[in-house]
Amino acid sequence: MDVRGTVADDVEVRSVSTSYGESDLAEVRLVTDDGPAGEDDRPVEAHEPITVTLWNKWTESAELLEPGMELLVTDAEIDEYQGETRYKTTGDSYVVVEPSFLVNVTAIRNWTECPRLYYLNKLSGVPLNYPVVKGTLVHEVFGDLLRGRELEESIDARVEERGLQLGLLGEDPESVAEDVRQNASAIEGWLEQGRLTEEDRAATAADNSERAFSPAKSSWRSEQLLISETFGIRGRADAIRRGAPVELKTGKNLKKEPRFKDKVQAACYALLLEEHGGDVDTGTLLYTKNSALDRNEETGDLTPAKEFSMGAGLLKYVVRLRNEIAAAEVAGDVPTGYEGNAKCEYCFEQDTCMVVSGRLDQESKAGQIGQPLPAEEREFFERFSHAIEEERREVHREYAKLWEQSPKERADDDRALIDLEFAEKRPLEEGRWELRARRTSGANSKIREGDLVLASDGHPVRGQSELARIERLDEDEVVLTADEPVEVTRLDVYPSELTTDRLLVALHDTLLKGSERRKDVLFGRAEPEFDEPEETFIGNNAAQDEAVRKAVGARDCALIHGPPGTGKTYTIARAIRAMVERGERVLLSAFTNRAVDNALEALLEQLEGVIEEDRIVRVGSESGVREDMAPYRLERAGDPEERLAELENAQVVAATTATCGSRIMKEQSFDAALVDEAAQLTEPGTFAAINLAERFVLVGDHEQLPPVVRAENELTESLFERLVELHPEAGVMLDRQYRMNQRIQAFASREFYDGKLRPAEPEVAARTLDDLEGVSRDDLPAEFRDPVAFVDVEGDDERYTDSLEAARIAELIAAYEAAGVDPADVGVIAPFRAQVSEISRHVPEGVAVDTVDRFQGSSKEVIIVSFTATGTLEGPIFEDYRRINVALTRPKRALVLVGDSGALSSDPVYGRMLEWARR
Ligand SMILES: Nc1ncnc2c1ncn2[C@@H]1O[C@H](COP(=O)(O)OP(=O)(O)OP(=O)(O)O)[C@@H](O)[C@H]1O
Repeated sequence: MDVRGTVADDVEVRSVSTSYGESDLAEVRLVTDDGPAGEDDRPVEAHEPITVTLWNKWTESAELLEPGMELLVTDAEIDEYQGETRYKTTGDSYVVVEPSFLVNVTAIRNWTECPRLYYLNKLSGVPLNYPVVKGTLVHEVFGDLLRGRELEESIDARVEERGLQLGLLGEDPESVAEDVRQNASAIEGWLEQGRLTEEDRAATAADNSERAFSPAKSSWRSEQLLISETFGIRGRADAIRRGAPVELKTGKNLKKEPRFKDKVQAACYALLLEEHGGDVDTGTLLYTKNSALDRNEETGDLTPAKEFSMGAGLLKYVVRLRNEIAAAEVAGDVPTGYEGNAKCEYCFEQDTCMVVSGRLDQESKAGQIGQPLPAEEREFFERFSHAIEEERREVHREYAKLWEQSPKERADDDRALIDLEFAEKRPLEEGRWELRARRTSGANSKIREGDLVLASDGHPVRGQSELARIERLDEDEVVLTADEPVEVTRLDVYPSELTTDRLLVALHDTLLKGSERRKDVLFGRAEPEFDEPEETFIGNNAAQDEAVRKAVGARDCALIHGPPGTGKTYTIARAIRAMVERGERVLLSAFTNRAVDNALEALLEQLEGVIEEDRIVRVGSESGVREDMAPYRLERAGDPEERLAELENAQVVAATTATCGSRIMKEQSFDAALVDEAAQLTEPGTFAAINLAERFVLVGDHEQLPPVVRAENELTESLFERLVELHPEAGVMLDRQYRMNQRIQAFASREFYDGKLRPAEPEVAARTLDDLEGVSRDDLPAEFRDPVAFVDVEGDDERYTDSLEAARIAELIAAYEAAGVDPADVGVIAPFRAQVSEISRHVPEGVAVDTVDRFQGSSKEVIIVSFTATGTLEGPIFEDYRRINVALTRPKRALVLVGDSGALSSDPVYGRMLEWARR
């Protein structure tokens, strides 16, 4: 039986004499969800601690325990002791500390080498260097060979795909191909033992039809993402042959046995496979460089493939290692290197290790170099790295939901599309598959075209599951591409840690590699300085002109505060043009692809005739970049020199902040970085972009939505907001808006912008629906002729939906349509996704219905807000007044609020809103 609970007290390890001699044990008191279950399943009081005795080596894991940590003991045995029901480990047991913390297999491998190396890798990320790129190439070719692609074709295609990276590294494609070929010959020779044949595929399919996915039954498959809910481990195995893991290493190994750390890695995959029903007793390591060595010059065992047998002892050892990582992460410990036996003088990372220890004043086995950073910077680093780790744990919780939530709960949470009907699989040229499934319900979800998702035949962890990319997502069909032909019936959001990883690296780079002057400004030790440009940049808007002057003249930074519709995008574009005219190289960035493309569109207009089109480059994935900006997208594949020249020749580069943290962008440098939507970015998220430039300009509105993060900590305040407070003199507020009728704007201006926001022109102030072709306000019911109206609906008492409001909104839209308004000009904003779905069912096609978060940055002629609140005020729209600011500032010509006046008037801000709307 499995025992799982929260550690109640401190744990002590002691030795006792048994019939086998001296043994160690630790008695752990655990609070479980259901208390100590008796043999006859008597109902027992919940939350009473039970005692589990961990024997022998498991006491090493017991020593890591702190009260409050989660513990899982598998295959425990009941141990009656003086009338008390207790539990103890058996020979088959595993003890897992914090099982919901998912440790990566590569992390466990690094940790075996040296726990501090694991920490350093997290801080500084994987740099762009040739061995890493070559390693990736060899792995890709391996996967291709397994899927039956021709060797030469695979090498050519894969080398070509990495054109830009190779260009940045100054590598010649011919010699890279040769290098990969040498490594691949080891794979080829060995693969002759069994390629992934049609029979294998048929066997896999047969397994699936029995709905008992068992890799053990099929003889081969390529790279697979594996997640263990029991052991808290996750990783991608390079290949699985007859149910056993195969790992590829691009290095050499002349010994008979695989390296220990490689065995550890293979053992991790074995555990993962066992959880999926396999029974794994061997592992294979393939050292591809062995086949490139000359037999005359090298002595030793040159065979590339080394098989080893995997005993229970190794598997348990691996779980104990994993426990060390999970416990250290939960406790927030920084490894010193003394935990392991590695010798620092042999370590490639010794210098980095010493510098990090020196700068952050950390204890380290390698020693320290250099002066510690000022205390406030170290404190900042610590606070933010903890915050980022908290965010990571939230991502891990997302993983846990893959198995904790039922399919229905996942779908209701918008995290999955269930009830798909598998339709078709079609092999693609490069050995991948195109999969199609029909959608049987028009459900909503967070899943979008271009996303990576977990595509499964029923369960994302327990069933057959593949990482797949959404190529197309229509109302009635979804088209995916994946490495293996899963008969997909369900899609789940894939919780990626990539963003979190990059935040940590950006934080590290800012503090340890950033210029002193930059840090002086960020920490308020120096005031930002400005030059005063002579010219007038924008003649008809003084605040915008001032903003451009600040941006162009900034020696350190400028902050442009842009309330809704005040021409932020226009101002950014004008500022970049001025910089380009001065011969500067500029980075344009924002949190979302959508914002980057919007700003780029405005910029293209400004730059017409100023620079050649090919000096403007958009960096991003094919699915991320808007279609009309695709001509500017930098292709990564192709001739290295050409690709590199395209990037280096670019005077303006546009990319999301996440992409700014990529290895390619990190090689670039700019005179200035302009970041739009900066109030929606975390501090480290902003660093990723501004680290690439000498000076920076942040543009945003901290009265609109804050950064999107999962954890509640310092990440929720943007750098923009902090700097606006710290250096008010570096900021300018744009105060003339080009969007809303004056009546609509009045409340937001008073409530959120100290009454400073005003219409830019009389035409804006006076705009009404009458200006639209074919529309007459006289055809509307009298109460909707004013640009702002309130509709009192008592509501139906449901928590996340309100069918009465939805029905009333449908009537309203019909009335607007009857007055000549095009449904495409109407938007409906609701606080909950459930209400968004409810409303969507009632209104005609073309009306945009969504949550506030998805409406930020856009506008409509008519906006209807559904408050979905009866009696009390609860839920996201009400938690944060910034959300209501966004909702109320989306319309140009008409705004209708629909809600329960009783509930709304219980809050002072909403009360004032009601007064304004009912005037
Ligand atoms: N100085 C100006 N003169 C004339 N029109 C302007 C000026 N500044 C902005 N506009 C116009 O006002 C509209 C809104 O501008 P823009 O899209 O730049 O606003 P924004 O602040 O980025 O909006 P949002 O708040 O939605 O992000 C655009 O149509 C733009 O062309």
